[in-house]
Amino acid sequence: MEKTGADALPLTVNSTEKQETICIFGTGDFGKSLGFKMLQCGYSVVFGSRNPQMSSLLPRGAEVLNYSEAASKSDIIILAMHREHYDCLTELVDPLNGKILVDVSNNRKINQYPESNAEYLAQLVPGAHVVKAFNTISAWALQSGTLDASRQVFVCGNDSKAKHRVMDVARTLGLTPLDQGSLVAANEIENYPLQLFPMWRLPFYLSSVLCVFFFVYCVIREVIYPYVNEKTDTTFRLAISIPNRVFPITALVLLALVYLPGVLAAILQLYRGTKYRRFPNWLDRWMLCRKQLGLVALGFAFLHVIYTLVIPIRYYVRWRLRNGTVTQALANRDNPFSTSTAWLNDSYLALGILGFFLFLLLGITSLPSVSNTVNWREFRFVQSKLGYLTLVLCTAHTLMYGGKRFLSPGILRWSLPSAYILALIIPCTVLVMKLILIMPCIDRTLMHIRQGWERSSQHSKSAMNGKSDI
Ligand SMILES: Cc1cc2nc3c(=O)[nH]c(=O)nc-3n(C[C@H](O)[C@H](O)[C@H](O)COP(=O)(O)OP(=O)(O)OC[C@H]3O[C@@H](n4cnc5c(N)ncnc54)[C@H](O)[C@@H]3O)c2cc1C
Ligand SMILES: NC(=O)C1=CN([C@@H]2O[C@H](COP(=O)(O)OP(=O)(O)OC[C@H]3O[C@@H](n4cnc5c(N)ncnc54)[C@H](OP(=O)(O)O)[C@@H]3O)[C@@H](O)[C@H]2O)C=CC1
Ligand code: HEM
Ligand SMILES: [Fe+3]
Repeated sequence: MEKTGADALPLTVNSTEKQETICIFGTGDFGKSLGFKMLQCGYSVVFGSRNPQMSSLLPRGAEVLNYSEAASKSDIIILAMHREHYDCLTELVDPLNGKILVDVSNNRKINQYPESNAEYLAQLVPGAHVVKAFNTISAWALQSGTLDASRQVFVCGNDSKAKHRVMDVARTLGLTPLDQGSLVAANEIENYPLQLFPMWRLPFYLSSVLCVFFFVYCVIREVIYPYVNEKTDTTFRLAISIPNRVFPITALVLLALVYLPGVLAAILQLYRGTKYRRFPNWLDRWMLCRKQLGLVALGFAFLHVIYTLVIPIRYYVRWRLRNGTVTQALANRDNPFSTSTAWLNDSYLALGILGFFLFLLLGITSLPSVSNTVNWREFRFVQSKLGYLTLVLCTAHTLMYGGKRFLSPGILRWSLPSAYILALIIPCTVLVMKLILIMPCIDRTLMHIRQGWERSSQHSKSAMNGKSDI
């Protein structure tokens, strides 16, 4: 970071315009990065520091003064220091009077203090206009310029003029300010960067649970069972064979779980006869993380494809092939070509390949650069219609893979069926429910409901109550 800081050069500024001066208190990582970016964008920067002489490696072109001198140079003062050190500002109440104080701080834990840092600052320096901003931008992102994912700056404050000046600064830095209202919102803004992938949490837990369950299930069936019954060691299956069951099964179940909430929502709307009532919280949350669920599923499908690619070069597979041929030759047995088996085999592979292709297409259209180029109808078409087609193809791939063995009793081990049979339960249920929902009579009612029609006035009354409950 220091390297880039030393290289910093203000870009050419329109010389007829007077440069606006911004003051930054604190010469730590964030202060330096922000100062560097501001100089680049044409501002004059004055740093306020406890030890102006000691401060080194600051961006070239910036001035360093003590706190009160620095404060006198600008109306806008950005506090690039931790909340724990805000108490030193109490000595500066006079120089800070009437200034815009920008609080950029984050905490280490959610709700670490009873009040938000910005509100605490407003209490410490009552004469200043406190604005919360920039806390979601990292020092690293400011310097490296890779801000694509985190351009948004949440801004809040009680003084609207002050807030708008800070929003203008954010815009000049190439960021996207989002007005979040008064300082009361600061608490939420401060908690935001502390949440670790909130939308990814449910998909992550779900996929972990599915992987662990199916892994243990397959180990029981394919490693422990042969050991107990035939004393054979099949532990080598732990490396490829079993993962290549667990990963596609997880992908298939997760894909079905992407489309299950839509079906449940439709059933709920049909049952209630109105769309004007909120879904239960768990369904709402589930619907909101479908994208993440789908992308995790795609990841597992990818793993399955890679594992499948190595099947022909596996020692075990080549050994079985060679051994089968030799045994057959020694026994002088014939192994006639079975057209039906060839069909079954090629079909399940073709279905898998097509399913994977559509799966990828769903993933590609969810990239912002792609989804921005299609309108919402096109996007819904791909996500909903092609999404169901993906589920159909992947489910058919698995059903065909089971093929003739599907329901033969020989497949049971300790009464446990093959893992893929369990994996098919949720996808088949979703597809059957969807099939019922798209029957013309039901589909028509659902369409009406979604266009705002309600089954009875009693329902609309309860709907109003439902809404006022929220
Ligand atoms: C690889 C991959 C990537 C994905 N990427 C994305 C993504 O980028 N973005 C994304 O959103 N999803 C994404 N998904 C998830 C999924 O494809 C979408 O959520 C998809 O739209 C779900 O289709 P659906 O038909 O089940 O749901 P929807 O078409 O959303 O319908 C579900 C329910 O919503 C309600 N509803 C729909 N329309 C209305 C209406 N007009 N009025 C009232 N209620 C209505 C109904 O209750 C309906 O039953 C992805 C999935 C995968 C596998
Ligand atoms: N680093 C990041 O990516 C981000 C940081 N932030 C927030 O920005 C603020 C600053 O973070 P960061 O720059 O990383 O922190 P640093 O620890 O690197 O810098 C903090 C600075 O605060 C000043 N300071 C004032 N009083 C004291 C004191 N009593 N003891 C120690 N330092 C003091 C110091 O400057 P001096 O020596 O000049 O007085 C010091 O350099 C924090 O509130 C943080 O939450 C927000 C978003 C991202
Ligand atoms: C390029 C695409 C694909 C190819 C070539 C392919 C190939 C295969 C093969 C060879 C098997 C048998 C594995 C074995 O013998 O152990 C298999 C099984 C399976 N595949 Fe695929 N597949 C593809 C895509 C998919 C996709 C997209 C899904 C769904 C998300 C999927 C789900 C499954 C499932 C659930 C099984 C059964 C796992 C088991 O119990 O053994 N496949 N696939
Ligand atoms: Fe650094």
